[in-house]
Amino acid sequence: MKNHYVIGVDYGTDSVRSMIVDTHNGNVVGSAVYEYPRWKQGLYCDAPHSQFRQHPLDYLEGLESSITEALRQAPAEVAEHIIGISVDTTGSTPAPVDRHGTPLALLPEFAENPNAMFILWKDHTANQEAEEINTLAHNWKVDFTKYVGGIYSSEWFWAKILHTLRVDPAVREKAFSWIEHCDWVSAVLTGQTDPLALKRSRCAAGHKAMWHEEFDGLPSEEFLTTLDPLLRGLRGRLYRETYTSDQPMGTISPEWAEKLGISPEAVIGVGAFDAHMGGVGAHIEPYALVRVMGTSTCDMLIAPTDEVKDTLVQGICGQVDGSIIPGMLGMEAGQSAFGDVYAWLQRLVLGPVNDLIDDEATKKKLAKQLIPHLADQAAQLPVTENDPVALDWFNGRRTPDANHTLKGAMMGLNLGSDTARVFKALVEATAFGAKSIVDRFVDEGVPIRQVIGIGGVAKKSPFVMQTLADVLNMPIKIASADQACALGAAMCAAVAAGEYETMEEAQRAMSSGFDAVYEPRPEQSAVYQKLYEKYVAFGAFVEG
Ligand SMILES: Nc1ncnc2c1ncn2[C@@H]1O[C@H](COP(=O)(O)OP(=O)(O)O)[C@@H](O)[C@H]1O
Ligand SMILES: O=C(CO)[C@@H](O)[C@@H](O)COP(=O)(O)O
Repeated sequence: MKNHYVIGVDYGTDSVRSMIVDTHNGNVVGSAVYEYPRWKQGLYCDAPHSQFRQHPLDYLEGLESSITEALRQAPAEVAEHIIGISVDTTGSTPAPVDRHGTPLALLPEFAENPNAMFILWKDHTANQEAEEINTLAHNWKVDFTKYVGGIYSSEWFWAKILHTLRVDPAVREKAFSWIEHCDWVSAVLTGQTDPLALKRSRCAAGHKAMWHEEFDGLPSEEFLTTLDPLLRGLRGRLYRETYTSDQPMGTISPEWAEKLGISPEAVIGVGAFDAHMGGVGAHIEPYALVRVMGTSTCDMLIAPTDEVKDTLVQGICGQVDGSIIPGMLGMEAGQSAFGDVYAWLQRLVLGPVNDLIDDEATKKKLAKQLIPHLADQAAQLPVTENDPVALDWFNGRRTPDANHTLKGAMMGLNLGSDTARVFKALVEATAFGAKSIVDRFVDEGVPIRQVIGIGGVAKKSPFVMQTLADVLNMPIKIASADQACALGAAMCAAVAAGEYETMEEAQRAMSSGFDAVYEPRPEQSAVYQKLYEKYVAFGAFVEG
């Protein structure tokens, strides 16, 4: 049998990675990462005001560079046997586009305008608009937030659009439509970016734009114009239909086939969010919670639609038919900061140290070793009921019950609270945040039968994973795949290209299994139940 290969392209917050995978056995034959250069310089962002924008050129350059480099690593015959490419990205990360589907920042007059760029998932400039959406939705004839957990977030599509239309008349004037990052890159690869014709992702639409069959698609024109007349007509310039990631979006354009040096027959799959394709790559199955643990977390769960029936899980990021695996209800929850909380402590400790030393090699060494060093120290500390307790809301709270105005906090400090103890409290805070998500699913009638970890922190930190297992009082399996999201995208590409009929078949053939299990330790778990009660009480106090 002839070998076939697919490419999974995974756009994370800081970088894009492309992975070339053998469709028969999931073997990786080439892989490359490209860090966004403009983003790395901090361009177009204003962190104190939670403004995080990414330039479309970072994405385009990264697409070409990462695929070309991955192909260079692979045996020469691989390129002509690429049968499909699928793309996952962060989300909701939308951009305004013109009539041709070109993000406005690619037009000369908007090239340096942050409002004309992709508004990254963690941009919280639209808190006010999210609040207005919630107030109106909860007093409307039908609650359009009911399939997205009952609370609309400032990290999502409509809040970001409304905010931009309000603050930037030039963008408002020029924007014909809006597009999610995952839809745009996939469309670019096909060469057909017409916003009225391209196939939009079910995952992005259902989880972030309040799209649902029951509403005949997006929220009604009446709802949107009542929210703000600036939204008039936009619904008609977006979409009615949505597509799952087993579907082809089209065939690669001759231009991109030539640029990448691959077969002009390669199929481009419909895109989706990174965490959802990560769920596919981690071999998600019903009632397994796949936690993508990196900068933030995304918690993915699938359940047979007929078993969930009318259950609406409150306070999560949505339940959408087919958003992860077609035919299953896909549910998403998550934490807006996870590894980012540890990164904050690293900056706090190393910021002034770096100011005072000149030696670049020492700076690099400290940056690499600080968190693992603190983890080693923290692992030696006893877990007691008197330990300090922290809240993990450093970037607001995504779930349960989105509230991005919330902030982190810590209580119970004394003069003996050294850096390791503070680090331990922060790790526990991120684990408590995870427990509140698990508890919410269970309380709402959705059982969680196993927990699977993927993402950078799951791979890099045994201390964090052991703490999480203790706090959840559940074993945690770590998927072997180094890049589960890219692998999931490759599996989606194999299905979209017709190599497999279903995602499940692709998962069985291409999955790389699990390589570690963290078992909960009963003694620590018992203390953590007490500390968790303190976390809940402290959270209620801070939230007011
Ligand atoms: N050894 C470590 N222990 C715990 N956290 C770590 C460690 N190394 C890196 N991190 C955290 O991992 C996060 C990055 O995760 P990663 O999955 O690589 O990226 P992304 O979320 O962008 O996909 C950062 O927030 C960083 O603080
Ligand atoms: O929110 C979602 C998906 O719904 C993610 O794209 C977002 O958390 C970004 O994840 P990363 O940690 O950058 O991989």
